[in-house]
This record gives sequence, structure tokens and C-alpha cells, in this order.
Amino acid sequence: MLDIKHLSGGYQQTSIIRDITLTIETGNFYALIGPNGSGKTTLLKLITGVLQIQDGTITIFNQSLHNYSALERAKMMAVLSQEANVEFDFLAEEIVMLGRYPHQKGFFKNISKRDRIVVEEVMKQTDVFQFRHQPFKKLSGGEKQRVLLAKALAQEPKILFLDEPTNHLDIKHTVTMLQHLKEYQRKNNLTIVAILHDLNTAALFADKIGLLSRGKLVETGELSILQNEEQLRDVYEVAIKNNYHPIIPKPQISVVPNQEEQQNLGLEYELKKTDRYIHLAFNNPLRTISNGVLGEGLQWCKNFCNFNVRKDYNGSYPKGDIISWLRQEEISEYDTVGMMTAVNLKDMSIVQAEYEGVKILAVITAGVGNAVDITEKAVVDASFQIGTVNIMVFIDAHLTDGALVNAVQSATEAKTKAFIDLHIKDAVTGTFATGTSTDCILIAATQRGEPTPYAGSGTVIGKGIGLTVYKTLMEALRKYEKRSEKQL
Ligand SMILES: Nc1ncnc2c1ncn2[C@@H]1O[C@H](COP(=O)(O)OP(=O)(O)OP(=O)(O)O)[C@@H](O)[C@H]1O
Repeated sequence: MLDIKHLSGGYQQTSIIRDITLTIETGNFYALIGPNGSGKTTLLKLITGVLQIQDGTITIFNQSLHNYSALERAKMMAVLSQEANVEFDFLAEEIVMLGRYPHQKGFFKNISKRDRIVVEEVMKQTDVFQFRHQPFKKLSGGEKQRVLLAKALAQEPKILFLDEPTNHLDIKHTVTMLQHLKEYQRKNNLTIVAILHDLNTAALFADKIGLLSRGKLVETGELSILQNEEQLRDVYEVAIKNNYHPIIPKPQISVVPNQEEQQNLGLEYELKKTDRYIHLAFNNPLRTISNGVLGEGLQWCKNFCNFNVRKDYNGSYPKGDIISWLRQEEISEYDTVGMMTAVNLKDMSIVQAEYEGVKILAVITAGVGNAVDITEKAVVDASFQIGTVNIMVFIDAHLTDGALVNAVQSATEAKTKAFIDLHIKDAVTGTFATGTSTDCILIAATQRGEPTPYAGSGTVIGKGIGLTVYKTLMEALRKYEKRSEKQL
């Protein structure tokens, strides 16, 4: 355990670090974050004994730092400093071997078999084994950094101090280096104290965080420090929005730069309609939430497509099919929400309305062959009928993520109401259907104006969505009904 109490210190008479108290548990990966000049490197230098402390105490494994001899310290802690470009006139392997020095015995410090094994192992782990016979100075910045990390690991320290270890590394080597370090940390109960500038990297790999500002510790503790937008904004003097990594439950942050004023054309779009597909193209990306086959979840999209498929379509990779159709039409697959339907696209309904100054557009294709009452226990009939409701709602307003979810709810309530009013039934249970088994929905907002947190039935936008979706869906369902009757 590393225990720091009321620590102050710096250079000559200047106190850079002021009254810092913090504990780092053994086996933790502790990330020190903070803006340039906040004192991170100075704090590391005080902890590693490079700088004299002016006040306070540092206790490592229950002993004052000052009670350790130089050799004991070298065995206990290794440092990977920022000075990766020091010009050593050695081969890469010789540099790494220097890390074994505190473990070597005798006057001549002979290299043992174990030294060689450790050096080979750490060089492989840091992906520099292939450079072992090359002069250190001829390596690239990132390769040098990895060789110096290998040297630090060769020391087999109990505490590893890293000053911006990923500074020169590309994304692959950043991730692999930190993954190796995590593995090392777990296997050897290694304590890592790392200065990291990239807060998202810190969030992915650190167990605990310390936030420094102007030589003071603003906060130390859990990763939730990275979710405090206000505190980060005050310390870094830049607007920050927190969110989550899409795959793993770790916080991530996005900086919000001052945007150049861009013309947002609201709900202006071009509509292309063929027998095969409907395409609405907007000039500006819209904030979207959808369960589209393509572009699902929260995204920013400019293109919205609904593709017609045969009634017996049974693609094994529908997303891939949509991507190939988009490519044929030269529509970017990266900012597109793509849906599928077996409904005749001639029966698409489109309604634009305005409610207290908010414009709302609904584009719907509807069939009810797969109508289902979601509250009944019956098994869903898997046979494919022409029967999907694809709802696209475009709103000229600024919706928060929560409001987007609210909007999905409002549109869904309107859909169910239309089903009930038209007495559409679940073919298996005979009860009123609440939707169909493969319904798709998109809410897209222009994000013009002030953010609004709600879009439920108690709000103008929510009501607007409800009324527009209901009207559009009723029209689409009537068209579907007419065509079905004709076909009978
Ligand atoms: N050798 C030195 N002598 C005097 N002052 C120094 C010295 N090194 C750094 N400082 C000062 O100490 C303060 C903190 O510097 P430090 O390098 O600890 O910050 P940092 O948080 O690591 O910054 P960065 O993110 O830019 O690396 C700065 O104001 C810096 O000018």
C-alpha cells in the first residue's frame, strides 16, 4: 500500500504539489489525470524519491520511503519516464538487461540464466523481441517507448510508475501495452501508478483515478470521477459530455468543441421512391434512435431507406443485404438507417404537420399479416406474412437521449391505438393486436434549438408524434387493407 499524507514539494523553493493526501491500494492500477502543468510528473517524482519532499509523509508497504536504501527502492519500484528519447548507445536487448541490475549479484553483476529468461519474456510481451539486436537509437519513438517499458518490467517491480506510457504509441500498441500491463498487474499483484492524458484510456484500464489541478488533488477514487461533467469542465476548461463505452460497462467522455455555426436546414429532405425502395435524404445529419436493420441504436444519420423484399425473403444476413443494396444505389451505409418490408411501397403514407411551431414528419409502410397481441402468451407464428409496420418519425427539435426514448414510446402508443381502432387482431389468440412481430421504428431529430428532455404524451412534441403517427398509420393501414381486398 502506498500512503501519502499532506505531501507538499516541488523544485527548489517552489511548492508545486500542495498538501496531497491519497492512498493507493496494493495491486491497483491508479491513473493520475489532470491538465498540463497540474503537477502529475512532479507528484510522481516526489513519490519515487527523485525530488525532495518539503512537507508530509510517503509510506510504502508500511515503511517510510526514506527508510529504504537505494537498492531496495530499485528492486521495489520501476519508473518509465517521459524521456523516451534519451540516446543510449546500446542494443535494445542491452537496455532491457539494465532493468535486471538491482537483481544481479556480486561485484561484476553477472548476468544469470534467470535474467536472460526475464528479459526475453518482457521483450516478447512488449512486442520488441524482434528488435533485440538493433541499436536503441535507431528505433522509432514508439518502439523506444516499448523497449523502456520492457526494461521497467524486467526490474520485476512491486510498483510500476508510468509517465504517459502511451505517448508515442499507435492504437494497437496502446491497447496491447495496457492489456499486458493489466495481465501483469493481476498475475503479480503489481501496483501501477500511471499518468494518462487520454481520459478514455484511463477509464478502460484504471481501477482508481486521481484528478489533479494546480498542484492539488481535486478528487481520488472510483471511475465515476470521469462522469462528473462539471468538475472535468472546471479542471480542463473544456466542455465535456459523458457517456458509456458501447460494448463494455466503462465510462467514456467526449469533448464538445465550439462548433462553427452550420446551417441546419431542419426537415428539408429529398424523397426518392421506386418499386424497390424509399429514400429520404437530408442535408444535415439527424440524431436518431431506431431498431433499423442497419443504423440501429443511437446514431447520427442523413439517409433513411425502406427496402421492399419479397414475401418469402429469408436472408441469412439482412444487414449485409441492405448494405449491398445501398452500395448499388451509391448511398453511404455509414449514415443510413435501413429497414425492410414486404409491403407494396406504393402504399407508403407520408404526413407532415406542425404543432405549436414544432414540425413533425411521419413516413410509414404498414401491413398486419403478422399482427400480435404482445400481452398474450401464445407462440408467435413464425411464417412470414406481409405484415410489418415500419415507422419513421422526423422531428424538427432538439431531443435529449431520454426524449428520444420518450418519442419511441409516444409513437408506439399511437400505433397500438390505431391497431385497436381498426380492430386488428392476433390471428392465433383472436385478441386485439398491439403491433406486428417485426415492427421497426425510427425517431430522428434535427437537434435545432434548445434541448428538450421530454417527448411523452404530456408534451407538445409527444402529442404531435402521437397525432401524426396515428394519422399516417391509419392511412397506410387503409391502403394495405384495400390492396389486400383487391388481391382476394
Ligand atoms: N525542473 C523544474 N523546475 C521548475 N519548475 C518545474 C520543473 N519541472 C516542472 N516545473 C513546473 O511544475 C509545474 C508542474 O509540472 P509537471 O511537469 O509536474 O506537470 P504535469 O501535470 O506533469 O504536466 P504535463 O501534463 O504537461 O506533463 C509546471 O508549472 C512546471 O512549469
